[in-house]
Amino acid sequence: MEMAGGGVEDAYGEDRATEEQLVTPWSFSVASGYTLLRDPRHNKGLAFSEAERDAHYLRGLLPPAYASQELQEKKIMHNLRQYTVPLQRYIAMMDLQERNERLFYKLLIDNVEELLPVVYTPTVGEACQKYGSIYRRPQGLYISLKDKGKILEVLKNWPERSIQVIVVTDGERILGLGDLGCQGMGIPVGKLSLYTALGGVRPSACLPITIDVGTNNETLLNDEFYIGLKQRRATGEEYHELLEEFMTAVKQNYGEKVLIQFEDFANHNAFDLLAKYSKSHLVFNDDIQGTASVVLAGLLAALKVVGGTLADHTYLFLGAGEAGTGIADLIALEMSKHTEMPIDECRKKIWLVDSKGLIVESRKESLQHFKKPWAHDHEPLKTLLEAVESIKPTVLIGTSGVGRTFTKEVIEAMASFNEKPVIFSLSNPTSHSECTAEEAYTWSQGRAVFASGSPFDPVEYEGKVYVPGQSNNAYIFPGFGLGVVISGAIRVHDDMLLAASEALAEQVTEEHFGKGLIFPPFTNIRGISARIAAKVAAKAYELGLASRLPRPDDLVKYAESCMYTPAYRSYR
Ligand SMILES: O=C([O-])CC(=O)C(=O)O
Ligand SMILES: [Mg+2]
Repeated sequence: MEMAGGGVEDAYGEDRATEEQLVTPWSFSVASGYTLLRDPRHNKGLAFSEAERDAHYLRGLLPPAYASQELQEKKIMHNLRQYTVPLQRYIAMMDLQERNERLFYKLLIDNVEELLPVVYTPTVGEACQKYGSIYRRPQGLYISLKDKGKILEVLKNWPERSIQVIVVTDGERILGLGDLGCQGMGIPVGKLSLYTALGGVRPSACLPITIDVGTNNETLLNDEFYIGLKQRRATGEEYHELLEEFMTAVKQNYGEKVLIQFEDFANHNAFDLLAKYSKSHLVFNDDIQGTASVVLAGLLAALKVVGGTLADHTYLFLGAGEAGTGIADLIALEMSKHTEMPIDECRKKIWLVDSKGLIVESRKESLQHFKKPWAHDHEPLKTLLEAVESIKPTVLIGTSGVGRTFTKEVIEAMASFNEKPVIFSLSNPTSHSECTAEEAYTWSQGRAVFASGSPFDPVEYEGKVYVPGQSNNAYIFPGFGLGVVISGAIRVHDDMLLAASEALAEQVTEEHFGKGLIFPPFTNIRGISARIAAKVAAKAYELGLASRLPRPDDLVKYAESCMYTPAYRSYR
């Protein structure tokens, strides 16, 4: 939010003439001594110089040695590698974030391929399941049914005022793990750490939020360590009233230009919330739009390997929820832009299977609204295998949340009529992946163009090494969000998603294709994010949605110059 130049804007109500509004008496002071060492934002461990130790009352509070940030990084990486249990690594990383924020981000940025599976999928999934037991200190902001009528006050308890990105969940569909209630907090926390590490949004501008409306997870309701409300989920009016109060309070408190990312809501709320609030707020649903954008990028890149245009292919999805229909929509949109075929015609190239079988015309009446556009003319089919055999797709995409559903028969069928079958098994975490990388390559005799939502190690098959791509929205949302923030966009438009997809697909080089990769490695993700941000921002300007004026000439340079860097700062 813009600072109150001239004292006109007073979102916190501290300076206005009337006095009915309660204010939070925040005070800020310069940290020194013991307090400075315990302030994660400013702590530098043993990297305080002699002069800083003098000036900030640190003498004696630290051992005499000096250790540079690089040396600290080396030590912590060494320690982390000693842990064999992934959850121990997760806890160690969370402790580091609590203790020394810049070192945490330095580690994450410099070792992104190694640490992504720790702070993100798959380990973050396990962390959410056990969140109550491993809970040490609160992270993020909790808003529960108990706070009804007071959400604005709750927001004001958060110590930061200029928030640029909020990631919010209600915990009802955490990855493919289902309802984890309040313990879903691990997800917004993890997503926002990627906003900073991968997208360069400042940590202080990021706000993770969990809305606790109860949980229907019996295990958690009976768990003495559960951290949330022990009641069944509020639904209907009660749910929507709380969400409405939240959305209104966010806009009131942070203004129009805060990006609100919906994460891991259940299908029955996700589509409606997105449709409702995209008219009045800057909202983005990561599971619908972020996943769609990354998969479209993967497909655009895959076309260079398998040949043809988007419209030349036939797509079959297992799973018709947020990811499945979101991806299908974006493929159809891109197809229609490039062929001038009406969108309805484009949709006919895309088929979806849900838990009841192939989605067909005769089922239309009983389908949830987001599935209806995909009900095409076909005889009813019950299983995925039947659908594969009948539709003969060139591209098979799993978004069902259910593991091991791409069976040997399914993959072999794909490989029987495709020279290079495109197979994406996107469900998270790894245990819910529709198939493993090894299965995809082995069952297709090494011919599959494969990507997965959670990471798999390279696979050796008949003497050749295959490197699977990770088709995860983590490629998109950090750069997308950065583009939104730097352009001051006030709404998200589908064309901005297409711009992000195209920007990502452009980053895949001949060298990557040579290794069988259809996504660039994460090692270079900050450079990639800057390019995605630039294209997204350019689109926002083109659409008249950008408020940061004048438009910078070189948006890539501008995006890079805006990015947070984790190097320690010198203190006077
Ligand atoms: O978090 C991830 O890895 C991707 C994602 O959004 C999900 O699976 O819900
Ligand atoms: Mg998600």
